[in-house]
Amino acid sequence: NCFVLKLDLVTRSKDHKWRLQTLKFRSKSQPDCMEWCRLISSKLENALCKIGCERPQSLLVFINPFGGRHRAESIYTNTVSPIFDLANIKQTVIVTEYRDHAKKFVETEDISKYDGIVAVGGDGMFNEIANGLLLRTQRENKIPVELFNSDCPNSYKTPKIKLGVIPAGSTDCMSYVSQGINDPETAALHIMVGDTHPLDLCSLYEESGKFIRFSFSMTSYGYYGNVLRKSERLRHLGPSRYDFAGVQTFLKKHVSKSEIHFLPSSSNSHATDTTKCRYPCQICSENLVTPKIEIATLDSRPHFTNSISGGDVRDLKVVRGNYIMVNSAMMSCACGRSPQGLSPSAHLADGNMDLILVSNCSQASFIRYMLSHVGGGNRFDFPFVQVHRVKAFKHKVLAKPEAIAFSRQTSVSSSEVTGFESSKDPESTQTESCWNTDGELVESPNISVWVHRGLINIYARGVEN
Ligand SMILES: Nc1ncnc2c1ncn2[C@@H]1O[C@H](COP(=O)(O)OP(=O)(O)OP(=O)(O)O)[C@@H](O)[C@H]1O
Repeated sequence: NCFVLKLDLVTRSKDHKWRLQTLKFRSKSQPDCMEWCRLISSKLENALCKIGCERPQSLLVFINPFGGRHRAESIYTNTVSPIFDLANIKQTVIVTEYRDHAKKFVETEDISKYDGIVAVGGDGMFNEIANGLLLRTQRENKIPVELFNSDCPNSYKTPKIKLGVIPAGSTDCMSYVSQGINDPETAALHIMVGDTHPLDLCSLYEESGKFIRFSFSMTSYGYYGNVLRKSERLRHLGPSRYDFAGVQTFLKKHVSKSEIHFLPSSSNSHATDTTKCRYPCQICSENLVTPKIEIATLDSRPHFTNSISGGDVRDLKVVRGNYIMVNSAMMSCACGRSPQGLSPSAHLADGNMDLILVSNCSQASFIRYMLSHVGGGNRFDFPFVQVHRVKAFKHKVLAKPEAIAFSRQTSVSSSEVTGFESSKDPESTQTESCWNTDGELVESPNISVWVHRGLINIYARGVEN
């Protein structure tokens, strides 16, 4: 008679992939096998505890059957569920039947028995679940969210439940940025070992102060907004819809005359830094406790009057210009199409976002700028691109653009109007664009955006070197 002790290990493979490996030990004694099993299990739990990992015991899983290449269900059944079963993780699985199904469920049903919620889909699914969970948490803690609250613009409550994503979407930015790859097995293993990392989110408000949604990656007006609008009509093409919509949008250039108010970050880091957010990231773990918010009522501009952690209304900057894109990146926004992302040195949890203003330029220059995202070039080294690391910003489309005298000055100082020369480009159109926030459309052009540091916790550790 021979008894076998089976040990399943997580090993690192190349390109940030994690793989499961099985070792088998044979013994003639069953009690020996049992004792080894007990010892290894308890050592393992202690080791995981020490590095801040807590294995989930019960997960709520939402599968979007229509995300990406429509393979979410098979990915879950063939790759993910067997890994969770190995770790004795109980799974409640819901295949979504309509847009916002997961959000509604998370907002209204009893989810207290779950340690984590997992989206099997793309960034849109993750955003939906994060929004549902955050709205529920604020409601349970009596924190107003529906209208911008000038008394606590930055004090939303962090949910106890962690969120994970199994990449099965078109872009899968969340997986790329938090794990370095969009690989379902790797993502399942990060969840299984109970990895954890805080994640900054931002909240978006209409001009009236009405809450729109929370967002975790990119919020972009102009080019990317128009690409999303077009791509939604081409969903039947799968992930390649973004390429078609991208070319169509490029051919019909949109330039908006906008005014942007922003509160610069007080951190020493900058969007042009060469250091990146890598595990273990010191910048993300520095002073993670949310600093106290001070209220200043120096200014009467609606819902942009408050000083926020480390910033003050006196630091408020104002820029005006003709922009092809106004982008804000909460994270690098790396993905398969852009391995370094929109802002390569942005962090997962430093309490800042990078505001990238792409002024009107020739189409050849715009192509060069876009191509810099595909390769490793410096995407901020263009005279028509400005980047600021900020805590909040407000965007307003100017009603009478011709009334503004634009200068060529590019530096900004408090309440100073600067920008690029007014465009006389006949190709540019002045119809209103829209926002693309985590792949979701927001039609109101005039919005304000605030960062909330480490507002949720995710099953990830950041990209390993
Ligand atoms: N059953 C469903 N029918 C229609 N839409 C759905 C359904 N389930 C979820 N959705 C919506 O589909 C949208 C897109 O889903 P998802 O993010 O999973 O895929 P994707 O857009 O292909 O990928 P990515 O967001 O990474 O580009 C989400 O906003 C989600 O709200």
